[in-house]
Amino acid sequence: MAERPPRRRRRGNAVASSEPDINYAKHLGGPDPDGFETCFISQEIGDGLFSTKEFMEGEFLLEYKGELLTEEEALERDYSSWRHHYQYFFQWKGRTMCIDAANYTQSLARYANNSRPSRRSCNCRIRKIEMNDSVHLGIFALRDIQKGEELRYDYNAKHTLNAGGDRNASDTGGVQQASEVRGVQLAPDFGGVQQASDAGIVQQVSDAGGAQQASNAGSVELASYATGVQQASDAGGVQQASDPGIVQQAPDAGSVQLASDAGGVNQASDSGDVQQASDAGGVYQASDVGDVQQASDAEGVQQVLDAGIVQQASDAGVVQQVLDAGCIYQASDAEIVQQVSEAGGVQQASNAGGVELASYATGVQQASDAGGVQKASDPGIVRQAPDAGSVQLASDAGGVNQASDGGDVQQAS
Ligand SMILES: C[S@@+](CC[C@H](N)C(=O)[O-])C[C@H]1O[C@@H](n2cnc3c(N)ncnc32)[C@H](O)[C@@H]1O
Repeated sequence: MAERPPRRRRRGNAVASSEPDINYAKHLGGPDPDGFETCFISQEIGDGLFSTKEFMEGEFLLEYKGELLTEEEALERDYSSWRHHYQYFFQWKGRTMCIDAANYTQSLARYANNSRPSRRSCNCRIRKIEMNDSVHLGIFALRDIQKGEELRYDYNAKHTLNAGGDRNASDTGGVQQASEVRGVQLAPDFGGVQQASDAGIVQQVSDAGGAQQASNAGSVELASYATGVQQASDAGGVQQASDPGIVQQAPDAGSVQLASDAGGVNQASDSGDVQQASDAGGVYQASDVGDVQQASDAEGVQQVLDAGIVQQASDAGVVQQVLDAGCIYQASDAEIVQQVSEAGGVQQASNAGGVELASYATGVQQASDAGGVQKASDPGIVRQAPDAGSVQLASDAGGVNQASDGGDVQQAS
């Protein structure tokens, strides 16, 4: 773990809004420092910014370079809608100002994506740096950052949203009690709603953030804080959804009921019946999810395919590339699970720690506090294994019953 940086005395007159004793002048205006690279993530998100070395909590990372504009100047710009994606709005000296990075294609900071709604993906923050009666924006590490992490900060939708671009809302059906849409109109803090057509009956939608190309949304009732909804079509009957975060390309989502804080759901298709999902974090590329019931705080779930029946999953941490998971029941606090494939029937797994590259884990029951399990394949039927310590390179483990406090098991085959 990297050490915290020593606090330094202020040498210049550049100050960040809440840490006035650090000199930032040397960071501003010059070329970007080493330690970062951009990488394509997906068609929907586009590129992202990644670290190529470790950074310490509080460390200055990059300047968000661009043109400093007033709010009026920024909104006047006749960009196609995507170019507004690089405008960051903030308050300065009692006015709304904007740093517009649209023309700064070589500046790395503009490739940092939004952490919202997943709280766990947020590892940076953006802050004002005042210098020589002007203002800059800097991206700072919110915690220690490891090499290879994607860098994300909370865009703070109310500042970054803008009304520009298209304002062609037509056939919105019955929109009731929506006001102040900034750009599109009559929705409270609706952000940038663009090209919404045939939205059916939308009632009491508030703080919808940037909804783009929503068509045939069916009956949406009581949706609030729906930031960043893009290309949602044929969403069926969505009722009482609050804070669904960023939903992209969700066609045929079936019946979603009582979903709250669903985080960033990207490319969800045919998700069947989702009931009572709350705080699901960032779910990416979930397809054919079957029946998801009572999932809460699932945070960063990526590339979940054919998950079968998931019931009562809570605090699943960061789950990546789960394939053919079969039936997962009552999984809680699973932390970091990567590349789990064909997991069969996983029941009552809790506090699984860092599980990486586990495949064919059929029939895992009542595993708790499994510690760091890496590269386990074909472990057969594992029952009631609490506190299994660090298991590495275990393959074809057969039937393990009632193993407790297993310490360090390495290369068991
Ligand atoms: C400042 S740019 C970030 C870099 C961008 N991904 C790119 O390829 O240039 C902001 C835009 O990236 C996309 N974006 C950022 N955060 C996202 C997220 N959490 N989920 C999906 N798209 C996101 C949105 O299109 C947003 O308007």
